[in-house]
Amino acid sequence: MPDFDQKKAYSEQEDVFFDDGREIELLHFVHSRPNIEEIRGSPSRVLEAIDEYGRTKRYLMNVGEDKGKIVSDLIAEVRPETMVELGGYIGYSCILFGDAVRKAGGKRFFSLERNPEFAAVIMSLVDLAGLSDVVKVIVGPSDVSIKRLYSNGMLKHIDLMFLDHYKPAYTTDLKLCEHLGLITPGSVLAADNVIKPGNPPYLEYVRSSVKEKRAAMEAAANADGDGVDARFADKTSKQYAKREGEAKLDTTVRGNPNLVYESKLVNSYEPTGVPDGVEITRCVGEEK
Ligand SMILES: C[S@@+](CC[C@H](N)C(=O)[O-])C[C@H]1O[C@@H](n2cnc3c(N)ncnc32)[C@H](O)[C@@H]1O
Repeated sequence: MPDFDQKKAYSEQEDVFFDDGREIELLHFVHSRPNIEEIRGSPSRVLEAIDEYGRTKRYLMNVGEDKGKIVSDLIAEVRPETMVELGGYIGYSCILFGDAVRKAGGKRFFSLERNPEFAAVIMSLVDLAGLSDVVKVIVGPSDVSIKRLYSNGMLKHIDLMFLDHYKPAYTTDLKLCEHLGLITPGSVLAADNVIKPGNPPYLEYVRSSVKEKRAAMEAAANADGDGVDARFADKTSKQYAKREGEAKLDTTVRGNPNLVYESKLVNSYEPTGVPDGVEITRCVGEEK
């Protein structure tokens, strides 16, 4: 892994690091750039302007350039017709990956974002970048949006999925997609933040054999509670509690333990330079 280039480091992550007005401030920042007319219609220039804000103003919880390249390279290899991201924030990954999907000949990039204010920022920056033909922003909790997109026929299969939302929901949302038949052999998953803050339940799931997943499913059959694995620190499991209330995950969706995954960690860096990693998981078969 190449060293992190400190010149491009974002400002440090504060105790309160989102949902404090900075997302709207970012829009004003981007639109007041002297080269706004060159930014218009250019995904890479919109990303440059967002990065400039993150470096010179305040931290933004974006995937960033280094981890972003891992997923952009994956898009060029997989050439997904349909890609879904869970958690869009202000649209950095959406613009980077939506552009890559379009360049790879893909048709649709769905960005699922729960917070309506953030979703409005994504839509505004996606429009500025000229990506509205490929990108569709869906406002609401990911599980509700996945079910609706499936039942109204807008989402029939997921070729590539980027997981970057509420950390305890990575596993429950993946199981929901498996259950609906959206993830099948050939589907690929890229999960952010598996080192910082980490996601032990998700890594355990995608790295398990079919036999282990079947056994775990039987053992969990009668589990109740809020569905939030105790291995998550409060800081992570309560990250959105102020705005959204306490999380309650649906653990009754059992997924499809018969899917065979091959999974590996790719080490990289947060945009601040803090080490992190992306877990790349390929669905390579299904055992009957
Ligand atoms: C780390 S940020 C996403 C960053 C973005 N992917 C990027 O790299 O530019 C996480 C986002 O997930 C959203 N989120 C959290 N829980 C969610 C849920 N259940 N459904 C949809 N979005 C959710 C948050 O509002 C936040 O904007």
